[in-house]
Amino acid sequence: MADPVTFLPCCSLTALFFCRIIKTVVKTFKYFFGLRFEVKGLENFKVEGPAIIVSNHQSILDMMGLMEVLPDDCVQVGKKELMYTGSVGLIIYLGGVIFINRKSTTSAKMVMAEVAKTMTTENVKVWVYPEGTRNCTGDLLPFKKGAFHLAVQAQVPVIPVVYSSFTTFYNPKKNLFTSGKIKVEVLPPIETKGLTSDDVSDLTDRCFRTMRETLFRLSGRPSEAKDSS
Ligand SMILES: CCCCCCCCCCCCCCC(=O)SCCNC(=O)CCNC(=O)[C@H](O)C(C)(C)COP(=O)(O)OP(=O)(O)OC[C@H]1O[C@@H](n2cnc3c(N)ncnc32)[C@H](O)[C@@H]1OP(=O)(O)O
Ligand SMILES: CCCCCCCC/C=C\CCCCCCCC(=O)OC[C@@H](O)COP(=O)(O)O
Repeated sequence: MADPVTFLPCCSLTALFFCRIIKTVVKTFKYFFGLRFEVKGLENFKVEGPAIIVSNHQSILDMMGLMEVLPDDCVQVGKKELMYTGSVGLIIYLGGVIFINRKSTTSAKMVMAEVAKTMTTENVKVWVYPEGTRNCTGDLLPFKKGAFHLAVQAQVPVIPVVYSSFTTFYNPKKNLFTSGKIKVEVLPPIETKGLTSDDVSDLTDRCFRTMRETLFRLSGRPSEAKDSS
């Protein structure tokens, strides 16, 4: 049986309130961890109406990077297991996170279809990690298609956001965690008006290529992006 839809609209006062608190608190963490963020392209978030924001996902440190740029009217898609992490789960639930069951494509698709309807009526942006899991290899995993189906169903633009690789200062396997700089680039929106489900694969590939190229450039590996495109 499909999971119940667990979507708390961000426009609710509770979600807005919790989003603000979470953002303010998490934005202070960078000082304790010795991390600096260099952000470019924030103006690309200023699209009229809703949008799907897609970004690379390297580690839990991304939560700090998320809060550096997160627009006020934006909710995130997360795996449903996060809901059962005690007080953190409760806080992010109240913050408006949309929980999906990654193990059931049918259930995840149902939630996404509901979100496609709600995001336009509520005028919110939705942040998705299209790799679908954490990946700290310095490259991107192949993208899942959910975010792009969502964008096409709602006929809203996709805004890619890329964080430079953490590999030079963060590697849990080697117990490496030093101070470092994270470059963040918000890329220009990619329009989806007039696209249909037949165009989702091309849209996914286009975003993947653009984000991979940007990831390598921001991380100082420009030639590899050209080699493997
Ligand atoms: C002190 C407290 C401080 C708190 C601070 C923090 C607050 C913020 C919290 C932020 C939370 C962040 C959490 C991050 C995560 O949890 S990342 C992990 C979860 N997220 C995702 O998985 C999103 C990306 N995944 C997807 O979009 C997937 O596509 C998914 C919908 C889950 C389906 O998975 P899967 O089956 O593995 O993927 P495929 O892409 O291969 O799809 C299979 C076929 O189905 C088609 N498809 C997919 N989606 C749809 C759709 N919506 N509608 C129609 N069809 C769909 C897809 O095209 C594939 O078919 P074809 O191969 O194309 O035929
Ligand atoms: C050692 C570094 C510690 C740094 C702490 C940074 C600040 C973190 C801020 C708040 C903590 C609670 C955040 C809960 C959200 C967790 C998001 C996350 O990264 O989930 C993992 C999920 O996407 C994919 O899971 P898998 O990779 O498939 O399993």
